[in-house]
Amino acid sequence: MVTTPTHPAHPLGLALHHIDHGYAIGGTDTPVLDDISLTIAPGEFVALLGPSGCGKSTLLRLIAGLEPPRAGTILAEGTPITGPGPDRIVMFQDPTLYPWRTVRGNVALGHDIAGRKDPASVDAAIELVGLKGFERAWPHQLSGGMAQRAALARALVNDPRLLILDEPLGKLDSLTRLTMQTELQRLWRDRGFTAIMVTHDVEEALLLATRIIVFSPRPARIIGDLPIDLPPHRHRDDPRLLDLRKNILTQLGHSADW
Ligand SMILES: Nc1ncnc2c1ncn2[C@@H]1O[C@H](COP(=O)(O)OP(=O)(O)OP(=O)(O)O)[C@@H](O)[C@H]1O
Repeated sequence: MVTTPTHPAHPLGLALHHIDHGYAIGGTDTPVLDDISLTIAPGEFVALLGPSGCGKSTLLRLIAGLEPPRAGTILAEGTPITGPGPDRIVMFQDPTLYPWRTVRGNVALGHDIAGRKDPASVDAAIELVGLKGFERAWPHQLSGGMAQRAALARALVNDPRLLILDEPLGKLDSLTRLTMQTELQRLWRDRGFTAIMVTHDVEEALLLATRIIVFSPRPARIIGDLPIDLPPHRHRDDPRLLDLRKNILTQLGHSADW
């Protein structure tokens, strides 16, 4: 039986008020985010969809506190985000495991940095993502999906209140991706964190999210905000999902005729 590593965290709610951001690229000021206002309730699973380069990852970095917005405020439970925090954990497309640490060493990283001794929760997180038996494996001995599972365990063992996912399944083959989608949804339900995920895959967003935000081309503005009011274990061929898919693709300027 799989045990939950530690107590489920209280999911974090967010409020973004009039966020503007941009960069100087080649000497030219390039606006990237244009007046983004968004409230995310604790426990939501929000997917961000938009054209390549519109500013989705930039928005995630601001929420993670990796850089401040040029204008506007981001509040986590009413408190401005001024930097990274242990309650907000980012998972990237690349699992970025340390090659000199075993699976166990990688998963325990956050604990080691914090001086926390809690081997049982490290073991439980490894079991939770289906890597029991691979604790002593090195990153180069893992498949892409296993490495991403290890990164997921590393995130979960730190009890995130908000999991920030930047195309976490983007590099996986389609079958592994399907398995990981199911795992991610199960973990989100069981652990009760808030999730914000950038994905390029409309179907993935429809299968996992409780809400989908659609962005315009850069500078990103919110052009769609769709609640996905369907229970988990959704079926790809559910006519309600197909309608939503068509709607989203139209908003993104694509034909949905296939
Ligand atoms: N650190 C940076 N310095 C300068 N420009 C940046 C930086 N990070 C992002 N940009 C620019 O900001 C814009 C938005 O990039 P971002 O990565 O947020 O887009 P995205 O929507 O996540 O793209 P994709 O879907 O292709 O991953 C791009 O024009 C990019 O060149």
